[in-house]
Amino acid sequence: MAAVLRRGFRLVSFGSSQLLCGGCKHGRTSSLSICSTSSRNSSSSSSSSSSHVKVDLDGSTGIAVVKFQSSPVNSMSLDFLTELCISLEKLELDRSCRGVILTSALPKIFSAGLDITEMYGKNPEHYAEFWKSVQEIWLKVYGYSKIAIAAINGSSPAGGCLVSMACDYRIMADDPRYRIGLNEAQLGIVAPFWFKDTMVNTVGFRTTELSLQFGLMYSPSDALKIGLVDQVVPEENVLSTATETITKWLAIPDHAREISKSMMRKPMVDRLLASRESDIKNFVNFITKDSIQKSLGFYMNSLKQRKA
Ligand SMILES: CCCCC/C=C\C/C=C\CCC/C=C/C(=O)SCCNC(=O)CCNC(=O)[C@H](O)C(C)(C)COP(=O)(O)OP(=O)(O)OC[C@H]1O[C@@H](n2cnc3c(N)ncnc32)[C@H](O)[C@@H]1OP(=O)(O)O
Repeated sequence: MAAVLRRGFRLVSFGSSQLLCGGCKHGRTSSLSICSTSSRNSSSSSSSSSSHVKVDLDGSTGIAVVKFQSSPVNSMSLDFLTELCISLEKLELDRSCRGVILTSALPKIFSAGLDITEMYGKNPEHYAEFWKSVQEIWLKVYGYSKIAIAAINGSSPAGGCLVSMACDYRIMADDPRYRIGLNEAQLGIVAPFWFKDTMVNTVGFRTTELSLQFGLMYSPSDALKIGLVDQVVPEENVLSTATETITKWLAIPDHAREISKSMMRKPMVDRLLASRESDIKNFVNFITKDSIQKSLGFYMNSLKQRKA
């Protein structure tokens, strides 16, 4: 697993502009199974599935639905992040795909965020590899050249919120039991600068300041009020609304949309690219502290006890 994700962003010429284009390099055989079908207008559609991610690409519309299917709560383990990154990379390289919808195949949960067990009781090398894969997924989604819409059909704490915020647009299910936000402080951990900056760019400085310090989690209606999500719709309409929405985005010429997106996001992507190694070091130093390990252990126990 050591060399699973070894890639940097590369710049691709597009007319006179340069666009961000990710490239997940993965040194293992993917367990993805793929089947293709021909649609009416002879564009091919395909489905692929791995243990954590299922992808359905409709070749006639150019829309791919990427479903998280990592039971029980879509927590983002190293394997989950790797598979998601590979799937998104493949779609980015596939000319028949113009946009992706990220959603969950599981009930009530979009994603429980980073898999806490990857950050607890392991060795520094493991933490470094895990953190690199977290950076990787953010770089991939935030710098994605195609349209990315989050169809948030369940709770989405911390890393789940980060991935949603990295998309171009967020639609959340209108269920008052669901929550979304960067709750790291509640776990006794700290969101790194690129989590923070992603939130600042989504909801503004003051709201982020309060959200991060309290580790606030928002109901769908509150998330809509602060702009953390763009639309709240009945749960059964989340995917159809995402499809309608992406269709509107598809009406914009790809090159103009891509260059505009790159213009907005490239500075942040570049900032992380320039400091990846120090960011990994910071994470490893932080997460290996006894006090932090203790907080995480305590939090995991509290999750289990809540159930009992
Ligand atoms: C200057 C200094 C700067 C330093 C900064 C440097 C570096 C940065 C350092 C650290 C940054 C880390 C960033 C972390 C980001 C994260 O994403 S942390 C994860 C946050 N996630 C959560 O808090 C969610 C916790 N889970 C829940 O709230 C609930 O589980 C739920 C998602 C709402 C689902 O509820 P429910 O359906 O009731 O399911 P259960 O609670 O029963 O859970 C089922 C089992 O799943 C386990 N689980 C839940 N979440 C996680 C998770 N995130 N990771 C691993 N496992 C999880 C849960 O324990 C249950 O397990 P068992 O069945 O009991 O075995």
